[in-house]
Amino acid sequence: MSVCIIYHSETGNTRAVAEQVATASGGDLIGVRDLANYSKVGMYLKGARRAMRGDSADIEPAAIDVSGYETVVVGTPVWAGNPTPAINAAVNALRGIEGKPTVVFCTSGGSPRRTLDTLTVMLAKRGADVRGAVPLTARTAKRPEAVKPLIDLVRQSRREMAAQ
Ligand SMILES: Cc1cc2nc3c(=O)[nH]c(=O)nc-3n(C[C@H](O)[C@H](O)[C@H](O)COP(=O)(O)O)c2cc1C
Repeated sequence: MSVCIIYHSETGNTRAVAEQVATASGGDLIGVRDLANYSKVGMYLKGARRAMRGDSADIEPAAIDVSGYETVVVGTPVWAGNPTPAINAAVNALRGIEGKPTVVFCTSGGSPRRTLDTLTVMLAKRGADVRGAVPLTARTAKRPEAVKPLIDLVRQSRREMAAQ
């Protein structure tokens, strides 16, 4: 039983954080791909509008089974103050998330606004037991000292599970 880190990343920042969590926890990485394959301009013109509406994208993988994991981590870029359509779809695609300890994070240009609250509520509606949320930025995504609070939350969640 281990950690599953689910993330969406178009320009590498969220992936950089996810990879650090995977290295620290020995967890499995699941990168979610938005099949819209946005151009740079398209991301702002179409993607941001879809994120504001809370839309779900067509994604690969189409189903994400986390039933074999003890802790789940979900990471999203911030698009127009919201989780991305790919992460909205990933939350819908989860199988076996009910009651699972979950930690969320985002990377932003500096204004995450309500992204982590929105993601937490979406996961809670799917039955996840969300234990904490860590906002990061594009600037800090590759800095170990900035990612440490997130890694600590994952470790704490696993310790609590082991003690039960
Ligand atoms: C379409 C779009 C919308 C964005 N909206 C915001 C925003 O509302 N607030 C913010 O601080 N950063 C915003 N950003 C910056 C990204 O959140 C930031 O660069 C993030 O780290 C990108 O993650 P990635 O490299 O994993 O794709 C936006 C970027 C894009 C492409």
